Amino acid sequence: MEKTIHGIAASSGIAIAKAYRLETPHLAAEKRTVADVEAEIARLEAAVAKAKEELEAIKQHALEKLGEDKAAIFAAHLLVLDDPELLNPIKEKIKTEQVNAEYALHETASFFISMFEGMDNEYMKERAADIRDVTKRVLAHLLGVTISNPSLISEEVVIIAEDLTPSDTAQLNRQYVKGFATDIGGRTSHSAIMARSLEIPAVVGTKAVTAEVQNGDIVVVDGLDGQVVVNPSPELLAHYEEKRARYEEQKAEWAKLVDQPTVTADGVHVELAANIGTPDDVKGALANGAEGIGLYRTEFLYMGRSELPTEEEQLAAYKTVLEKMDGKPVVVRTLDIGGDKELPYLHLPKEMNPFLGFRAIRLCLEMQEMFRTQLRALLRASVHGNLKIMFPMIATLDEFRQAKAILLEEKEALLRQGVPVTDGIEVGMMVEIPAAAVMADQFAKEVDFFSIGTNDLIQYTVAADRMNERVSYLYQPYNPAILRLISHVIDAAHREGKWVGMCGEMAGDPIAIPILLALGLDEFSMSATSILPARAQLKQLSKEDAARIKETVLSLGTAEEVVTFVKQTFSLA
Ligand SMILES: C=C(OP(=O)(O)O)C(=O)O
Ligand SMILES: [Mg+2]
Repeated sequence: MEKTIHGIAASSGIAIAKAYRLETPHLAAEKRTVADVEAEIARLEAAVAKAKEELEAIKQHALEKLGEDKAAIFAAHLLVLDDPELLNPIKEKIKTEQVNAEYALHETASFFISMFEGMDNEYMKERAADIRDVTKRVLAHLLGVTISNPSLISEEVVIIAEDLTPSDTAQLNRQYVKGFATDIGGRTSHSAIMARSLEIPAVVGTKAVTAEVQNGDIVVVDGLDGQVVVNPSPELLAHYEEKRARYEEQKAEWAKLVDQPTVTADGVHVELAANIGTPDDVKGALANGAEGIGLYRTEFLYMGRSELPTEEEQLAAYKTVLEKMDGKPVVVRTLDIGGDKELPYLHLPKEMNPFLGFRAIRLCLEMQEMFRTQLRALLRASVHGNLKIMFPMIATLDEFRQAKAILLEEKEALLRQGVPVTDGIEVGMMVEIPAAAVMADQFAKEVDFFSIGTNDLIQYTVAADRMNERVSYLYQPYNPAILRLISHVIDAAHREGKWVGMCGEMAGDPIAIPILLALGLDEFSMSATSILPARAQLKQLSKEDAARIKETVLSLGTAEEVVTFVKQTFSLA
């Protein structure tokens, strides 16, 4: 019978195929008393060793098929299996309670999983998912059960699962797997991110898809509107086939814009750049027509490992990005760790308010050796392309001056040693703290450019944690307070002849784009897959027409009024 299930649109597109249920075998971890605890510990160690072997193989597969950043997930899993803080308590439990390895593993892992999941922190929630994934693998080896292996699928299917673990997703073959739908997960869960980078339509967080779908059912995954339709009637199937065709047509239209500059209907050029996290992301950025990299989040170089990356390792990464971008601008942001982005090996004390705490430039100005290493790697990489450097989370002029002075010191030192460094590298800052936005006129005299980080600027302006669902109603990009700050920053920069970009999520939002054009934004930096739709939209807009709405938009009272006004003025759905 036809049924529609609602979920979260995690990756665009429409998939129609037979359902393939990815079964999670029941891995019972019943408690047993054991006489020989040493033999039990040996069983645990053997199972861990087998799991490691398997993970090495999956990591290699991911490296070849999906790239380094996806393989890093399995490197993180391997780290979990090497972590004495997880393994020792399991062994202790076996010894002191004389229990079987399965039970000790399950109990200990559950403790850590619920602890990490209970934290209001996306990074720690992901660590919980890692531990769950790894535990399942070890448990299967202890029980002699084979866990599913989606890489064996050999016909076109839509995968239906409670959740897709990172190891499941990394094994998906795009040729056969047309889409997937899961019971749990959100837009920023690993599986959703993987689906977007594989460009497989996906709907997550449906709560009910495994209960409602049987193997062989015909399933539509509508990754545009976040819906899953099971056994559609012929009429509904025809509707979705048409919707899929329209979307494919639209994609083909967008694809034509890949090598074109971004020019508005009245001939004004704005720059559309991509946000990237790793050198592997450059491929997707270029394939989607990025005119530059507007934000390279260097934190990922520091994550999923147990110590700081060396200067040489960093140099290699920065050089790769600059070379691949072949002279196009690349804005590299210096380390922005802290807040939601943790580095366990720095052993920083827990904070009451991590988003208001010791993070980003604050941490770099204090941990100067780490900061200087990154700056040297960047300066040395500068000769390989068009590098621009920006500092995150600048609150005061003094911080910007200090960071820039350290950069210049390192530059002078390198030049004295005869190491070539490009002259006149642009040095800018993120505007993501309201104090910096308000003082933009002062900053504009000293920076080469601004990049507005709305993800943080919004949360700090309305005082609503960007990760907290209970206050998410306050997280309003179109709140006139935010628009006035953005407008003030752009005007202040332009008065000093400086350019302004935006690298927060807002830059790729179809409702925000006409407003940002009206306010005079010069560069829009977004996730790669948003670039072509944004270019298509900007080609239809006239900057002169848009500029006429500036005053009206800034005089409105609420976010709702702004949205209604912009939708009406620009005929947006
Ligand atoms: C781009 C931003 O930085 P991040 O999302 O990495 O904090 C921002 O705050 O808008
Ligand atoms: Mg930020």
